[in-house]
Amino acid sequence: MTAPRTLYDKIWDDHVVHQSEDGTCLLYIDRHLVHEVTSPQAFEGLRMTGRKVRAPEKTIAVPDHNVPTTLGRETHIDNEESRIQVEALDRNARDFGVNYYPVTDIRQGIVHIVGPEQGWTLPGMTVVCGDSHTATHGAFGALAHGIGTSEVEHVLATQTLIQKKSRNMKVEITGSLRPGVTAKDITLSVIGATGTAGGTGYVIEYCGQAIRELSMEGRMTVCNMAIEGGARAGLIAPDEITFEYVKGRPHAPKGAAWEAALAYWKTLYTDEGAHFDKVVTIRGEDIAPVVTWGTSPEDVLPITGVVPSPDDFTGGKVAAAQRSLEYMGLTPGEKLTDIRIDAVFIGSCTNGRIEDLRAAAEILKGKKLAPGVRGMVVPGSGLVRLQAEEEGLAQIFIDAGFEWRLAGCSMCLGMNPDQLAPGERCAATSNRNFEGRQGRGGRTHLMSPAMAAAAGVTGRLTDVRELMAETV
Ligand SMILES: CC(C)[C@H](C(=O)O)[C@@H](O)C(=O)O
Ligand code: SF4
Repeated sequence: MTAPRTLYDKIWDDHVVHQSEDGTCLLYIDRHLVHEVTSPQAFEGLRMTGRKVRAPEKTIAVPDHNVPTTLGRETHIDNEESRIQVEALDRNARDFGVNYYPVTDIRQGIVHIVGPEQGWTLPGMTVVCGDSHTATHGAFGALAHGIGTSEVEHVLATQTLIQKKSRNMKVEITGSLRPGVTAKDITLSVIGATGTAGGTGYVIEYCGQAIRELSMEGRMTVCNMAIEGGARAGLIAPDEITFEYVKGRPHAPKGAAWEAALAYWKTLYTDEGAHFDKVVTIRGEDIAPVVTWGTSPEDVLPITGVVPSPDDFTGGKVAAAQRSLEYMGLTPGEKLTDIRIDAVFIGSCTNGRIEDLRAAAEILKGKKLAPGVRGMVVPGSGLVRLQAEEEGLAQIFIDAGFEWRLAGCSMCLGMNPDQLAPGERCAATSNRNFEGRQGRGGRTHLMSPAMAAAAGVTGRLTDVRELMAETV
């Protein structure tokens, strides 16, 4: 009998091509996702050494970070740096013959939304991308993490990656979530509890009833932010919900290949008695709708709370809190629900999927953005956009006064025209809130799509449960 193994151990073992004396391994990579920001030098490296992409059929490229989200972007991008990167991806994808979804393709979108949507991401795979939020794909029980540009070149050339194994960490969410509480509240609450370094050196497996009860969309939201908690990757064991989501997707296996894959996928779980180096348990019932108040994703509080004081912290965190409060323009003791906002951003690879848009639309139905608040909804892919239009969600957003945009990273980060003005305060469904993330001087409060929609309606941070009570 072999020793009990974790899900991470199993996927790792199945991908080791070579192990050195010091434990460093060469891992086989099943899927390599590529975007325009971290790939130009990697392709250039191949060109200079006359090499090809080793497995173009396993390489998927899509522009997302730099692309504007307004019409006309197919023919013109104002910002020169952005234009150069998007054009380079265009040329590289074609020259090297990799799978490619340009902005003219309805399937274009944020790389971490496109991969799962097209069935490129499958259970048990190793998935890498020159992007930290590659952790998203772990929701399928795939070992997925970000890599640097030199590693992008290595994977392009060899379809392998040099890695040292991380340690195993278990995050269990027991019981069920209460009404108004979502996957985003889970993932933010975990980071609130463990800190942004709590997962450093680990691969996290999320488990427990509340995780099992999440849809694939919700599981992707949870794993997406594993990196914000410091972890190398996040994983969720595949189950019927996973198989149901994957089945029939364009690049999912079909027929006999599907049956064979399914039989393998069903072995992908942590064995009874397998060892975890660190365990965190949170009761699902204890998780409230949360928001961030500061400039780190760990600055999380239930929406019923008040802005903390630097005195509430110890050590280096006192000065950090002081600085955060200054940057965020907040006063200790102020009720979170009294914080007025200027903008709402619904989108990103954390919360730009159809279910996220449904959750926001549910709150916004028949309502309007508060006077003076601007709102933007940016679907995670062209297909999410299309589906939202077909379901009537787009109209709800438009009627509420939101801008209905084309797919891309958009206001998640200040790399394209969608940015906050200095001092502007935003209720955002994205995953990072550091200084300037959404534009220089912009102030970001992270939260779930339903909470962001609620904030849009009242013009201040809002407990979504109040608006839900109104609709029942
Ligand atoms: C630009 C890219 C390298 C970056 C990342 O790695 O995550 C971006 O996607 C982000 O979210 O900050
Ligand atoms: S949506 Fe945001 S977090 Fe996701 S890949 Fe784009 S910039 Fe990074």
